[in-house]
Amino acid sequence: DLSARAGPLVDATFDYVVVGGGTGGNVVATRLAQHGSKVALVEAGGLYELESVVEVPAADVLPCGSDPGTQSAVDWGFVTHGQPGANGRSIHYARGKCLGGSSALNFMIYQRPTIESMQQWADTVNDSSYTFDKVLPYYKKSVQFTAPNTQYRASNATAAYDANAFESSGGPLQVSYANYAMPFSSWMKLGMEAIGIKEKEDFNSGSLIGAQYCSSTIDPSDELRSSSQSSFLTEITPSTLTTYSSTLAKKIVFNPQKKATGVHVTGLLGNTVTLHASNEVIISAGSFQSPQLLMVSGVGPSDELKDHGIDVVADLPGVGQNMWDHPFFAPTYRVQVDTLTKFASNLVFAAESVIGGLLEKTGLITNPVADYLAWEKIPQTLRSQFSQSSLESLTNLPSDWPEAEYISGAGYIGNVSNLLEDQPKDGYQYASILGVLVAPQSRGNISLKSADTNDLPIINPNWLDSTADQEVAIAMFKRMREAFQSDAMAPVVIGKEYYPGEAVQSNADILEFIRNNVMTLWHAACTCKMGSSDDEMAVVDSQARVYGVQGLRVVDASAFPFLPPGHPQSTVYMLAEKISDAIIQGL
Ligand SMILES: Cc1cc2nc3c(=O)[nH]c(=O)nc-3n(C[C@H](O)[C@H](O)[C@H](O)COP(=O)(O)OP(=O)(O)OC[C@H]3O[C@@H](n4cnc5c(N)ncnc54)[C@H](O)[C@@H]3O)c2cc1C
Repeated sequence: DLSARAGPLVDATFDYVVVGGGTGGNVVATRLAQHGSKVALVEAGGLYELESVVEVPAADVLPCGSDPGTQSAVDWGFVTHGQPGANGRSIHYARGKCLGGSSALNFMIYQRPTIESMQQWADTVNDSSYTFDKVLPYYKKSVQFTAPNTQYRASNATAAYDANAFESSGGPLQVSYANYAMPFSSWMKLGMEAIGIKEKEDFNSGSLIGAQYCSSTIDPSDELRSSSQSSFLTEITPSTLTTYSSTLAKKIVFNPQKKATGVHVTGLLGNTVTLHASNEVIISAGSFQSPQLLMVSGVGPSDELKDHGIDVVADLPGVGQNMWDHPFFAPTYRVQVDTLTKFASNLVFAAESVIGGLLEKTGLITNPVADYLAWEKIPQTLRSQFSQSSLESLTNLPSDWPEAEYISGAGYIGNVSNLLEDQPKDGYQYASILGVLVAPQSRGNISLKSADTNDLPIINPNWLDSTADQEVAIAMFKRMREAFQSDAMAPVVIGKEYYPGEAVQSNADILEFIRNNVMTLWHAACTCKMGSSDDEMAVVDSQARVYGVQGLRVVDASAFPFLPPGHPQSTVYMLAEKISDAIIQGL
């Protein structure tokens, strides 16, 4: 019972104060409290189950459109304005404002990075405890795995998996497979095979090149979302954890020796108090607001801090810089299988799906819509058209780090303005493949609007800024077209390409289509990047301790040194488990 552990908003002292009850923060707060420490968890939002439908897997498509009007009650409402790579469009960037954070809004895809990308992490931060083998126990620690339910899933939608990837795990976060596989995915599988991407057994043991039905953070007992809130906060309830929801962190307090001693926070009624930390303050406010909170508290690029009249505690030029993200775009075809389009346009089908999902725990609404993934390096025929500078930047990547990810999207995607309302209402079914840049070379940044956390920081993802990203994106578009137009997919595809359509042929036209439709996959990371002490842009060391001050760590996606290939939630959980362990061990 979370409310029983909510604290009245008065000055108080704890061993640790954790800011941000999101994906990473809930793990850290719970693990430290489980170990007997007195912990305060400060979260700006409340319980998401009270305010939204995103517990139901298929409802993940509702609140994340590029149109700011799709924003849910548990979203901060970030909008990036005038992105040059998106032809100047303004785009809503969903971020969870609730206990659970973005794990309450995400698409539930669960998979892990590659062996060589984790070796690169270890090398970059000069700490061999980040190799894949060494972090694997921390990936396992958070999760409870349940194999696909073959009683429900169609026989042509068998999801292969390697049980060893989850062996001896026993955490509260549920990882399983939707009882209903999207019918389009079995066709995408054939299309991927036709262009040379073969099915593989597993995406959780360190290699990704290949294709597969993915595992998802779905609770098999009710086919609903498993988030860091429903798992960590609800399942593990240490009495030494006090949760302050609807409470905004305003500023980290430092003593004259530059040790973080607490946090100023404001409650719903506007009263500000100090939560003191005898040991440490841990910031887990996400990739946009962890750098913001550091900056308003005096830790960041000194010029920017001075512009806002903020006294500099530590001049760290990397705070808010180095933002990685995974942008995507999606061509669409008419298809002969049931998709989200039918759900959006056929009331009877929609009602049947909802009733079936609730009563029988199967059917379309129990599927998070994106359930089949494929990864590759761009093949030589297309690669040979890349410029020399693009080839050089891509060769710096390890051999097992894919450049392209293709995700099944059983519906019309367009510019993602509103995934439900935008479905065509002409009686046809539509399906797309999302092409995602998973080795992006463009970097964005976060800057302050004001010195007050009440004002959202300014986000600049800078998608498609680099020539390499543009060239890879064009090649990905051609690969997706090749798959859709393969003999293998011919039985399911109706007619010619629906969107953007056959008229789009030249590289310039393809890039224009991409710019007009590009959207984030919501993977913002690395804005307080981890790095070794000789990297002046590093913000935290390999134990997530902020350079230049004492008693302060950042533990969330912002602390990644770079964004490893794939979907980041597994790595946020891993990092939070690993750093919690380090804190408990006195590191
Ligand atoms: C729509 C969407 C789809 C996604 N799909 C996937 C997917 O399928 N698979 C995957 O692996 N990843 C996915 N992601 C990304 C993944 O969910 C995030 O990378 C991850 O959840 C980030 O965790 P975090 O701890 O860094 O931040 P968050 O989980 O966002 O937590 C930050 C928390 O800090 C709180 N906070 C911020 N500022 C303050 C403040 N000043 N005071 C108090 N509290 C504050 C926020 O309210 C929030 O609860 C998706 C994300 C979104 C939004």
